[in-house]
Amino acid sequence: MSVPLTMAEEGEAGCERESLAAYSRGKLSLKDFEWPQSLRVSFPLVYSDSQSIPEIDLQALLGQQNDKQQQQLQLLSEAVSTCGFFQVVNHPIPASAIRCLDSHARKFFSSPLQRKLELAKAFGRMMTEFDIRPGYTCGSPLESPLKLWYEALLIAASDKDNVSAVAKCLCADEEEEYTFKDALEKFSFGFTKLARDLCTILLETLGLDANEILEEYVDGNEQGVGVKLLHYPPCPQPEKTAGLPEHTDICLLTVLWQDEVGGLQVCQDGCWITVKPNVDAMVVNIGDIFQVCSNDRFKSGLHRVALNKNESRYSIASFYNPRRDFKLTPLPQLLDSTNEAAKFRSMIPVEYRKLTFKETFNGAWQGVNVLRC
Ligand SMILES: O=C(O)CCC(=O)C(=O)O
Ligand SMILES: [Fe+2]
Repeated sequence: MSVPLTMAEEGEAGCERESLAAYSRGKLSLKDFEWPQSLRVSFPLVYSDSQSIPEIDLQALLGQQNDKQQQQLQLLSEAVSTCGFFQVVNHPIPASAIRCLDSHARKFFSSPLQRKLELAKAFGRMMTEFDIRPGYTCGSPLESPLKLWYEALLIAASDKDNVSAVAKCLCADEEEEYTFKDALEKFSFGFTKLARDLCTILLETLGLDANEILEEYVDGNEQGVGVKLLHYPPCPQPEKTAGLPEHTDICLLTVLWQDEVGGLQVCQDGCWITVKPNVDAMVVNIGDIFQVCSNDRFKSGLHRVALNKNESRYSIASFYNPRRDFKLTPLPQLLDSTNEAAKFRSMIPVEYRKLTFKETFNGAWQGVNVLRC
């Protein structure tokens, strides 16, 4: 789940169960990881250019008003009002920062479980308005019938104590720690710029004063930047299970980098399509908060992660969120300017998360539908 605002963030409970760890110790069998037929992925995964998420050139989108800019805006508007997913090229996250985080993730996830569990204990402050704890997790939330075949490390990138603890655990010496922290900072900076620029454009398409809204609800959310490193180990029976079940992310926007292995699937017009990996692009999706704020104009992207038999898959996800004092509700500025009735009832984010998170892990994702009037 997303800092977790996606599903993977249910770290605390996950670590008690340690699904994958329990499997490697022989306490769980492959049978325990089998999912109901309705949630399984069909193989082989097919990449099709005609059936894919659109690619947006950020520089063209932010550039001068001309045909190319209009074309990008058109692509973006269509993507956010249908499947809620698109890829961005020419983005501001430096490739060197991604490479550095990716190589440290690979090293960390291949280290002994005991070492990884050092980062499982709660440390650092809670993050975001959902009170997510940063740390290592390798399991499903308690009581969840679905066992998840993945592990993750969530870093609270703006919390110095958290970043230091992670750097100490992941790096061999002070010089390496410095390089790692620098990459994390550059990644977070580029991510925040990308997410804020996209939110600005999207709010403007609704005819709203984007700066006013972002200043009122989002800017200064320094606790909100979470960087989640994910690892999906090879799975002997990928057709009977998956890494993450279908879900939407509880955030404004998710920005994701996936390695060349692939496995992210997006629901488009009721069909699952596999996102073709492009290490130079960031995959972006609308989250539940944006769907509610936009009074259903933007669609939170439904997605899941397929596994494979032979290779580990790595990804890095970041979730863009409003500040802690935010209340989940259609934007009053939008309702006023359009005279529309609210399509969703309001809720405190932490309550919303409690309500939807458990259902998702039960294999019964409902997302924003729980709030529909
Ligand atoms: O690893 C991925 O591709 C997706 C991760 C994800 O959906 C999440 O953390 O919410
Ligand atoms: Fe997700």
